[in-house]
Amino acid sequence: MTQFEKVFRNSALHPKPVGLVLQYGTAGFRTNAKELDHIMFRMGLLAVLRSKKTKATIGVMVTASHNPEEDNGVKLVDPMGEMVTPSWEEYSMQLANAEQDVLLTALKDVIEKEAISMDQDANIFIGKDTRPSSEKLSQAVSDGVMSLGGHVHDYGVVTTPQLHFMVRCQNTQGCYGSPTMEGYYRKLSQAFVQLTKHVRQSTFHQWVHRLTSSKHLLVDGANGVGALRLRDMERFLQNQLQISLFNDCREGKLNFQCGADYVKVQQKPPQGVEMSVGERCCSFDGDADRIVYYYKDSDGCFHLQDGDKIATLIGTFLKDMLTQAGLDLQVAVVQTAYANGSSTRYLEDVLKVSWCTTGVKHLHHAAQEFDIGVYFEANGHGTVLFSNAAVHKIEKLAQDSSIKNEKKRTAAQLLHSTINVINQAVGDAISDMLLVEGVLAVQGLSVQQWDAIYSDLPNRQRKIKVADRRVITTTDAERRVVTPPGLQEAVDMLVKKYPQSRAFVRPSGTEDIIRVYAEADTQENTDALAQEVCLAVYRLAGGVGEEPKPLH
Ligand SMILES: CC(=O)N[C@H]1[C@@H](OP(=O)(O)O)O[C@H](CO)[C@@H](O)[C@@H]1O
Ligand SMILES: [Mg+2]
Repeated sequence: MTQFEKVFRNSALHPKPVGLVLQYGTAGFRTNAKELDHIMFRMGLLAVLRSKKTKATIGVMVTASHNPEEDNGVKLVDPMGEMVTPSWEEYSMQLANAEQDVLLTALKDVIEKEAISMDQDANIFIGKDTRPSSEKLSQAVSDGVMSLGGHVHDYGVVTTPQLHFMVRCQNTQGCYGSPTMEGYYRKLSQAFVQLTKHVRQSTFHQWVHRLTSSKHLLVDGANGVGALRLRDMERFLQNQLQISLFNDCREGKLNFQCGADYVKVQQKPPQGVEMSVGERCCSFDGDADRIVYYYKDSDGCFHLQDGDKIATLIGTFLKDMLTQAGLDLQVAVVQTAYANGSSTRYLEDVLKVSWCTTGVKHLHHAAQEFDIGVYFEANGHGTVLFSNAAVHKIEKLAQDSSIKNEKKRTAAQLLHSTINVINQAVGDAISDMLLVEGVLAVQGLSVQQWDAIYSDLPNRQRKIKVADRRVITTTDAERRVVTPPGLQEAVDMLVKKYPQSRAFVRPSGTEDIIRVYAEADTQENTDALAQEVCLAVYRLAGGVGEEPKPLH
């Protein structure tokens, strides 16, 4: 039987419902798990082609992140552990949406367009989250891979960033780390222990009290894979961090009233976490590629430390360490329009701030432009990228035993440990958590002191339904509207009415809606501005249904 006959025969075991059309969105295919069996099989096929084309190992992750438990999804991971290149998103849609009888034609079309040599070997790493549907769906991916002659390494239940890490390790011949679970835990935890050891050596007397009290962290695992894998990692951390894990999959439903998305959107603590006043807490999302921090003050007020606060903490730390080490490397923080205006104002005074459109793949790409690029979405998805030249300079300095200046030597070693604690392939809740914990410990900062670096401006996000969201087009990293005519002028007029205000409008890339964002000096003004902008969108961009009403 030829390879294509095998694909044809096996694809019948994963039939596509006639007429079903799905999009490869910002985060891959994502919908109710019942609609995904054929998509999984076909993504297995596409992963084989991508592997043959790049002559490298490719990853396939089965997850729907923060979506409800009944959903699922799939995304492909490119050789360096990054999201698959956009031109292949097109191919994935061609394959996913081809009716059964033309699947082989669609497959051969990709092979021809990309001039793929079918003699080349193909290696695919597969991972999945804890959803009940993930087991069967990841099996469908394997079936697709093997039907086209590819080799599968199934990592089982892993976080999304762990799979990205494995792919990057495998394709860099071990330079980045070892492509095993133990390799992941060892690399990150050793770097974390190194980071925090410096605290003990350099500032022991000053911080000993704070350290003993600040080693404790409450983690909300969203009842997802992050909780399971964090448990596995604990024994590698040598008691440098004491974790109390909640929503750890023992009871509770995945992402239900818990997890990073719930905490960020609701601006309140997750269910199931027992927080005391001033205790540091964080929440992962369902596949552990996002993290937010928070605490409760003595008045019982909830304080959220989102992606902007994390980026600020890390960006300013790196900048300080580079100055102390005497290294001339540029640190930039990449933000989207959703970054709180206070964070931008604060950061612009200390380092370079760059803007890009919503979506991690855009941020990742933009951050690659700098020696050190810190990127975070406000919702907690982000990481830090170091250019090869920056890694080389830092490593050289950290290993230079002739440096007599202790401050300089320590700064170089801290920077070196920082590089290793970070998962540069993709935003990673576990790695970001260790980084934040390390930076707080090194700087001797409590969660309240970190929070006080700047105060967030009150902000509001709203959603508006319109007949066709494509009528709104934007420019300047989505901060200004181009069409429909008159809308930007209307927003400009409204913004002038309120102090310290800002507002923008953009079509969502993941939902069939327009998003409105507003911020101003008070929550009352913010809500009034958001309401007026919603009305302008409704009137000028073809709103459907009832006119938007004030929230309160
Ligand atoms: C305002 C907001 O949170 N937007 C989210 C959301 O994108 P939209 O294009 O706004 O729907 O989903 C993306 C994928 O998960 C995420 O990267 C992004 O931050
Ligand atoms: Mg996620």
